[in-house]
Amino acid sequence: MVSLIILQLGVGLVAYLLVVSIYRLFFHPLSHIPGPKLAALTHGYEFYYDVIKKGTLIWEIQRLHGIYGPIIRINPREVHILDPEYYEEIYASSGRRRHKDPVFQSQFNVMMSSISAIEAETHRQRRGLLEKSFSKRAIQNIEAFIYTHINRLVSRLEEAQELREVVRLDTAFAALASDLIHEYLYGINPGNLDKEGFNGHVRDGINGLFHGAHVLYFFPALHVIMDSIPLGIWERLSQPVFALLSEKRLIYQMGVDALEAKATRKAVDADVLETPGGKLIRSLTADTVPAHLRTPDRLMHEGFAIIVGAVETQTRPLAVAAWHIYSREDVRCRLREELKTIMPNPDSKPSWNQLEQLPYLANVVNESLRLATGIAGRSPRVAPTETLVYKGYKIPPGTVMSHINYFVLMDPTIFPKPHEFDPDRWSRAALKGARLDKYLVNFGRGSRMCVGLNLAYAEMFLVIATLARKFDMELYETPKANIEFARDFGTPLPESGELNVRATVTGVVTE
Ligand code: HEM
Repeated sequence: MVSLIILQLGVGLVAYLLVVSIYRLFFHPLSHIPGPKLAALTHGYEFYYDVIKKGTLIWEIQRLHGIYGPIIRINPREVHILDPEYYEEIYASSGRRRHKDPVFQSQFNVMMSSISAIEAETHRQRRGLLEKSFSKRAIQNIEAFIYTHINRLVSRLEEAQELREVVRLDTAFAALASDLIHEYLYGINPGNLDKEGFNGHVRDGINGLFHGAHVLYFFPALHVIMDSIPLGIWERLSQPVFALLSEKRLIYQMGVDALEAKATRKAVDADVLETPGGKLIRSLTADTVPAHLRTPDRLMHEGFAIIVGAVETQTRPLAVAAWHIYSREDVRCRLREELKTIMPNPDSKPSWNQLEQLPYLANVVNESLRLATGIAGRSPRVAPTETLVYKGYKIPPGTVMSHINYFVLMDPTIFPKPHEFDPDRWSRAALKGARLDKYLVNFGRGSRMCVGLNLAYAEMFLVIATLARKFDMELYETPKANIEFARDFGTPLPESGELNVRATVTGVVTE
């Protein structure tokens, strides 16, 4: 009897798989899109490259484009297009609605944040609460605040020179970005820059999420399991999960504290309201914000998304810039000479606006961003009502579509010898009337492009100018492989280990 039931179940399963397979291959709305049959049949294709072969689907997608052309079906429900000129069709601006894919978003477990909002309308409402705090004017107004954090970094580098210590620059940049965004968001500076080793494990929680991102994409229910197991047990079982959950609980608590403080506060002085510390949480909890967006869970989701969005993304281009500046004397000398024109002494504090006018510095910033990539993998969009057409292929409404940023940033027809750090390529192109910045897609494009872009640029300009003007450094046991993109774990990772740039401070410039 039991064996008969098993047999019937087995036959049922085989029949089901057969029907699904026939549908996906011959009747699915994407059945006309080129690509390997196996990828059209099953998500197992993706699983193999991203989970088993650890973040390498990106290279498989590149290989498949070489065989099948610029439009391919990379899984049963998603189309990937490799064409920089089509990028802004996928990542369109607000005139054309772009949803996100719930399956893709669930891996991050911050569904109440702006970045994870599925419908375009929900997104617009949540993003609207962030935009004012990240406008160009708002960031220009907090330059002195940004410099107070950079000053801590400068002091630590001066100490390192006196003690002849080796410094982990990437960790130092992560500490800077983390202190800054925590204080801007919650008014609390965790002081990572002052701690030993720049409190290197500040990134463990976020990196834990990145390392688990592919597995969580396939098994989002793991978040529920993770959340239901007490923290003390995780401390013994897995340090990355422990760090991730601890960070989230801390952020939750800071949201709760902000709501309580607001409820008990009678009146707040206007100058307190103007201080950068806690500016974001004040706007996220203001009376004008609809009540359903002021709950502790929602604040935790937004806060965590902002912190994840602001730390590793910022660390990598700074580390890439430092690696090139301190391994290329020609770059360092030109940069310093140019900086001297507006920084008469090494401690001058030029504004972001002044720094932006320096052409070579601007080229170094662009080239560092380009080679750093930003978000490593795909960030799909869905056009809910529009039928898109690419080279005669119809992409029906509701289709999940993506274009990986790295492929635009490294396109040899736009950026010849794309792996080379060549700041002058930006001015050479400008002289010919070409606009390379159109292809600098690190921050995405359209209605959902990075809301923290101005903060990111201000940090890039201010930090690079400060370091290049004031410090001489020598890289310490840091081959180029340490900054290269070999695996996609949400953030680009090298072939083995993490991003890792170490240096010794060999001199502090005094004039
Ligand atoms: C160089 C540094 C950075 C890079 C390369 C970068 C890249 C990106 C990209 C590609 C997106 C779009 C994601 C998507 O398509 O789903 C994004 C969104 C976002 N980024 Fe950044 N980012 C950087 C720095 C920052 C900083 C400093 C913040 C600080 C708050 C930030 C906060 C956000 C947020 C909140 C979103 C979601 C925007 C929305 O919901 O519309 N990012 N970022």
